[in-house]
Amino acid sequence: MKRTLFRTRIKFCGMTRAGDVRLAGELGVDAVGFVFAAGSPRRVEPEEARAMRTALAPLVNAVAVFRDNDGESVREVVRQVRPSLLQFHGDEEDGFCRSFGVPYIKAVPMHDTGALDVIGLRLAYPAATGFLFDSHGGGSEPGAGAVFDWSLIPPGFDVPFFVAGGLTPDNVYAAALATLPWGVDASSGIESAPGIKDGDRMRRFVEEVRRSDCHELSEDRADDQG
Ligand SMILES: O=C(O)c1ccccc1N[C@@H]1O[C@H](COP(=O)(O)O)[C@@H](O)[C@H]1O
Repeated sequence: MKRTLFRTRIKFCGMTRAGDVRLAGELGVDAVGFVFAAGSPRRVEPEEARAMRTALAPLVNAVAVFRDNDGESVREVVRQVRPSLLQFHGDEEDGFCRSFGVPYIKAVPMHDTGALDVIGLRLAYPAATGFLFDSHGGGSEPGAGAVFDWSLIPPGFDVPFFVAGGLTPDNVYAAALATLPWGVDASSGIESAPGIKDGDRMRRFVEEVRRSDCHELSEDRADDQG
């Protein structure tokens, strides 16, 4: 993809406070995530997410994040929170992910994986609207702030994908230029404590993504992207 007029989407995940949701919208973020995964320090109840949803600015998406939740708990979130996108972070299969009638993205563990099996991934998740490459796996928890080797993402991957895992205001510029993703996703890197977002880090993160969008790639790099 040519870099001309490129706009990297931004998702801020693990919201637990309405004020953080409001600020994300004011900063021009595309989506906020609510985590319903057991064991996460950012986990919220469907009722809490529904209340925070009222702080969402127009055209900002609500994403519901799961990790091996049972079908009934996903349905309850869909009913109460009305997310526009589901994010599955566990061992869920395509049939399960697509069964809720809401578009979904599948998180792909990039910890110690070696080269990515792009064809296998697309065959395994034909209904996914995109993928999210994160540093979890091999005992590493999602949302723990670890970074993976961005060069494992093959250039020219032609399905929308997000890069996640340990992104901060200090490394997101490099991550965006190294991978040219559809979007970037951050949780711990914009926090002062788990679930507590830091306004200054949120603002700096957005500024750095926009700075990368304005960066002109060399002709060679742009051609690599198809
Ligand atoms: O944030 C969590 O606690 C979490 C728990 C279970 C599944 C996903 C979770 N968050 C996702 O983890 C990645 C990376 O987070 P970080 O920036 O490294 O802290 C991100 O996609 C969140 O959506």
